[in-house]
Amino acid sequence: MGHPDRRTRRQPVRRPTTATATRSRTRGRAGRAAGPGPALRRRRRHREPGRRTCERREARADDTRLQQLGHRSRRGRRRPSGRGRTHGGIGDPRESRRVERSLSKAGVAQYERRRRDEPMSHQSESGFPIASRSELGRAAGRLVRADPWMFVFTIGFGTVTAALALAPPWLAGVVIDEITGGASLAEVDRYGAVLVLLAVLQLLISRYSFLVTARFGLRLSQRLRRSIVDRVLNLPARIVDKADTGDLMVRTTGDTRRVTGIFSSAAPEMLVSIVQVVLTFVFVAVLSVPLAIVTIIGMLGIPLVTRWYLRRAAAGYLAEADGHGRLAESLSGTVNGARAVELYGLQRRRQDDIVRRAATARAAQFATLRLRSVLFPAVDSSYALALVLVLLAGAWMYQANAVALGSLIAILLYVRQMSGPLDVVLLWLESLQSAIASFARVEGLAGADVANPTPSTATPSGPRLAVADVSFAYEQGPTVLHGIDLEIRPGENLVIVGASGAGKSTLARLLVGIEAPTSGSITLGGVEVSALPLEVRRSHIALVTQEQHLFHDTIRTNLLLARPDAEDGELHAAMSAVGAHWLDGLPAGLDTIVSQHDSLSGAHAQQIALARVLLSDPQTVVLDEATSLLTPGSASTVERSLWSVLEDRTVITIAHRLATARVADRIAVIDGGRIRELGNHEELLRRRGLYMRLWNAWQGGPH
Ligand SMILES: Nc1ncnc2c1ncn2[C@@H]1O[C@H](COP(=O)(O)OP(=O)(O)OP(=O)(O)O)[C@@H](O)[C@H]1O
Repeated sequence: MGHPDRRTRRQPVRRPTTATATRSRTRGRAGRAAGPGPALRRRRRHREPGRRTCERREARADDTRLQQLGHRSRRGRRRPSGRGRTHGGIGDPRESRRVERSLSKAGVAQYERRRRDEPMSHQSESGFPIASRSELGRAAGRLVRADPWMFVFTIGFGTVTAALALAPPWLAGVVIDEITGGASLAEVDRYGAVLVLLAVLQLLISRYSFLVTARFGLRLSQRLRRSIVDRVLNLPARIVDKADTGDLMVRTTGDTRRVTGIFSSAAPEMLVSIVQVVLTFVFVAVLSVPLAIVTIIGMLGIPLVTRWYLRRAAAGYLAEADGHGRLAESLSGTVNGARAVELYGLQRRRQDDIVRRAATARAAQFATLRLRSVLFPAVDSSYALALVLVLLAGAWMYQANAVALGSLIAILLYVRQMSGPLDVVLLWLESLQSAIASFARVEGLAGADVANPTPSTATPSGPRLAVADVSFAYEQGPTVLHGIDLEIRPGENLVIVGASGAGKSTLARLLVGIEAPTSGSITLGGVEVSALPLEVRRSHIALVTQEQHLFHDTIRTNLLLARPDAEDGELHAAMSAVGAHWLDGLPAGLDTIVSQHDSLSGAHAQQIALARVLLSDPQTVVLDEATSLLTPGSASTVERSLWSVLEDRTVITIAHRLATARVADRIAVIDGGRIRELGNHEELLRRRGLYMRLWNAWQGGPH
């Protein structure tokens, strides 16, 4: 029988790529009407306890899960991690149960809030929003409306296939009535021939139905994937910087895979199965209304237990996805920071953190497994109860001549057959719950940029950058910039200096519009920089920081990102302007393949990034420690050479090395989030203030 295993129900969404899974799914659709066989059901039950014991053993974790999944502060009651503590938590089954109960309560409360349709303000712990129920409904509606005919065909073919699957029990009943009524063998043979014909017809139509359904699902998931990629690429830098990269990765990989899996298989299959269930009830009611009512009474347990399950499952799957996101974040942080971990001896601390997060993820997974362990036995009992009740009531009605024997047998076959599509609906419901949680997280990315919902349509009238009475505080943090006033003249070389934490980088982020001022304004040619659409902003102002990304491709391709039509000569000129003379020594020259991890150093990557700026040639360039990885001598040379190449451009440099400041048009000295001094090198030295102290300290230090 082709029904996916209930326990591993969520895997089939990912499995159809394998030949076996495809075969199994095909068989599942073709033979769905008969429902899972008793042998398979028995096998499932036998497998469950062993796995459950294993899951239970794995799932025991310390009580920090409550803080993490119960939406309390992460910095709250964190206990010291350590071998004894962690093992103590894992080894205590009562503790594990308590955590799961609390998780369920917190989760159900959260799900109820979502059901009441809170606005998009809800956020996961990572900082990205989670879409509300009505937003999900609208998103799904948009996807279906984009392909209305495929939707109609899917439903149409599904209905015809379902109707054909209901014909054999009907005919079986008719044959029995005919035989008991004394029909001849030739008449019975005619019914047999009709049955064979119908079976062939069903085979052909169900094949087309399968193709149409699969095509509809694949088109839905393809459309969704495209919109997710667009959404991620358009996320503003301030959102990405603030958010947890692990969570973003899980949303764009695991969550997306789950949602597209559901769209490409479960959603269309469920639609067809729901049509089958409804039609089966109609057929039963046509044969005998009282027995249709008895069937409904026998199956009443199914909606009740399903409702109980669904109310808890949505929250459970949200917690599960959140737990995996946080685990991925810790793992990627540890791998990316492997050198720092080794240098500062952080191995034990990182291990403890990963173990704790893994335990949290397992506990969330286990909580959903426990829900399934209630749902499926209850549903099985309801099928059995419905069958027994129909048999008893049917026998009584038969004796009272209220129903024909053939009709009774047909109804019994229908009740038995109904478990097939119902099982499909119920089994997919579980995946659907997890997919809805994933869909909410994926759709939540659409609401990530709530700070700039209506970009300005005005065009900057010129390159003058004006900062007027700007103050700024990071979300829920203290004010880090206070009343900054600064007029930056077009073509000026301005250097910003100050102690660590003074607010230099924050000012740089404001100047390029990544952050918007809390009060005051920063305008470029009269237009608020942060309100400019991303593309317009990029064409006017470029920010180069110390972190640079090179794509795994040739140096040429990496450079051409800035100006696709640049000639090789221009690429070489840009590279030599930033002191990247090493390019001439490479055997493959511009065709050398680079990546983040190969032989090119961080300094080389910074030079490629600076060369890109020269090629893109924006009116204003902000360099925030863009030469930090170069040797002090070459950094000053590169910065000065950049200034001469970008002669008529505005260059704002955040500098730690004051050699750069010396030759700048003006220097702004920042201290405690305020501009304390402004002037050129000689003027500031004559003032004998903060700049002079910084200059003397720098001259005395190694540089
Ligand atoms: N993303 C952030 N969220 C909250 N506070 C931040 C964030 N980034 C910086 N800060 C705080 O803002 C203040 C100014 O930081 P900023 O990075 O702008 O200083 P800086 O002068 O560039 O320092 P450095 O030279 O060390 O980079 C500091 O107190 C810092 O802790």
